[in-house]
Amino acid sequence: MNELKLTEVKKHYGNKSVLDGVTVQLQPNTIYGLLGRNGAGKSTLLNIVTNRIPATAGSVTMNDRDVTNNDEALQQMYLMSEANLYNPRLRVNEIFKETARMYGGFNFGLASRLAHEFGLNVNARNGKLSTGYRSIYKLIVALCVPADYIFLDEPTLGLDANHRDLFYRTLMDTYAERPRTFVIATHLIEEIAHIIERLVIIKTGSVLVDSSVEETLAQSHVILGPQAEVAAYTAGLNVIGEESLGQLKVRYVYGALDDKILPDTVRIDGMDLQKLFIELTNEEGDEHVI
Ligand SMILES: Nc1ncnc2c1ncn2[C@@H]1O[C@H](COP(=O)(O)OP(=O)(O)OP(=O)(O)O)[C@@H](O)[C@H]1O
Repeated sequence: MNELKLTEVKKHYGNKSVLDGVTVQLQPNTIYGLLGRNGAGKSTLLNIVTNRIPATAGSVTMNDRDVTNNDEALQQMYLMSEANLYNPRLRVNEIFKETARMYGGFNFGLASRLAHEFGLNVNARNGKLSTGYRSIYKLIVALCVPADYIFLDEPTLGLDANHRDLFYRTLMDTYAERPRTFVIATHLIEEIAHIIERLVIIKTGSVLVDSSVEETLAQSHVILGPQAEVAAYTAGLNVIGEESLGQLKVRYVYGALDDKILPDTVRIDGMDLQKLFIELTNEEGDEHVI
């Protein structure tokens, strides 16, 4: 399996730094969630990895070879994004054939089944499709293309709840049949929480978290109890946010808890990914150690 590595990737637009040294090794056959607030640099990163835009510095390598203008490596990657790369006059079935030609293969049987399930007319012209159906044909391409790395930038844009559900189920089915790496950039954290295995969170152009979902959740705690006890218990821990509920205090902790004895009045719960993401990327509640 091909190894894809990003090393110290930077991107500047004029004086503005969008990516500030991103180093990530994407593991084979793994479903990633790529999370970040608006403008964090997710799309920029995916466009650099797939050679659509150049990095200002750093490298992206597949099997230790730079991917820039490396057709062999680029054939192993497919980026589905809002950008409309195909001629608006092309019909959907022509796009499937064009993709097969570019990638040296395509699962036409699956594409035809999915088009039927999603209610997509494969004879319709690209330029005449609604936003939702444009996302749908691109998703079908992403699921049927024989590449090892599939990048999905806001894949469910414009899809109704039924179609989003169908997409996630189909993704899991095709992943079970033919494992490969998916990197899903999205703001719909709750929807992908149950399918992703690893998590990359970007904040202002840098990687804040690169870990398995399991490890990340094991490090994410909600500490709840009376103000003074919670403050004493969390002193020295990595508190990433807090809230007060009358006499009660909630502190969100990301990282190891120490060996202090937990008072009877204080409770520790787990935190879900969405809450963790909000607290980690909140501007006011930035990471701080008390
Ligand atoms: N061509 C460009 N010229 C100048 N600035 C750009 C260009 N493309 C992106 N940017 C800026 O780079 C930053 C990161 O944008 P990017 O689209 O990568 O973020 P994102 O994390 O995908 O955001 P969102 O979740 O809102 O889609 C933004 O501030 C954006 O305005």
